[in-house]
Amino acid sequence: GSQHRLWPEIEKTVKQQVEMAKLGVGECGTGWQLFAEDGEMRMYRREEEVDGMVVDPLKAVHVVKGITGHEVCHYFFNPQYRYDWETTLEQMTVLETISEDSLLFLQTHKRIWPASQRDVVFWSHMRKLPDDQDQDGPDIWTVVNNSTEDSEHPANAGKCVRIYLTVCLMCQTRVDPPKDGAPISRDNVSCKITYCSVVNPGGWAPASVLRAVYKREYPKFLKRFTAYVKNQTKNKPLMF
Ligand SMILES: Cc1cccc(-c2n[nH]cc2-c2ccc(F)c(-c3ccc(S(=O)(=O)CCO)cc3)c2)n1
Repeated sequence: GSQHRLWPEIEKTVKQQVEMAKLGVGECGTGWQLFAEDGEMRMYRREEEVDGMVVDPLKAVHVVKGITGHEVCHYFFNPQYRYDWETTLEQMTVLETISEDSLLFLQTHKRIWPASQRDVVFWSHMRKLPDDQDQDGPDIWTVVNNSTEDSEHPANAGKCVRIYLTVCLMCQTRVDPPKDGAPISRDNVSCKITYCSVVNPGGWAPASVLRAVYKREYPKFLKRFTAYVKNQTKNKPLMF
């Protein structure tokens, strides 16, 4: 809850990340380049290096019919579903339950040849926020994942290179009520998903290899994850 040592950082980071996610790719200046398109999905990246390491910020926007922002965040946040959709996940541990909407994770992911295997420690927070651009519309739902230290799991103590990431999944639900006053069904809802991520690979990894992995893995991840949510929710009542 709000007394936890991480709470001030969670509050600050969530607000900051949601504001960044709301910025369109045109508005936040030049530099965003479209690198993948598939139907409604658009993926943009900025080529940035820190100490010679590729940290390319990524922003993906996708519109998916038949699901809500609460449902997208529910399946993204809750650990019990993660092995179903996160194909590169090798090991996931919930290190701490900070509160019912905040968890501390340790994850190791499959190795990307020729680089070393990576692991990551991050807090994950799910939050509903009023949509200030659409007062009487549905709320925004978001999940923010942000790397943090954990004294029990120091970086680079084992075989894995520790990576550092900040991820924001922001979801805006759209409801188009049926003309005839019938109850809202999945045919009347869609969700605009904005996925932002900045990943510092932690140790050396060839820029060309990392950029090729990102180009392949991000579109695959977002398509697979959204298809998973559609499939999990298709016969369940709507979650707003
Ligand atoms: C989707 C994607 C993009 C870029 C690289 C890869 C990938 N391929 N092989 C290994 C990885 C890998 C290595 C380390 C990581 F921390 C994550 C990682 C990715 C996403 C997230 S998350 O926070 O978006 C979802 C929770 O798993 C966390 C860790 C993924 N996967």
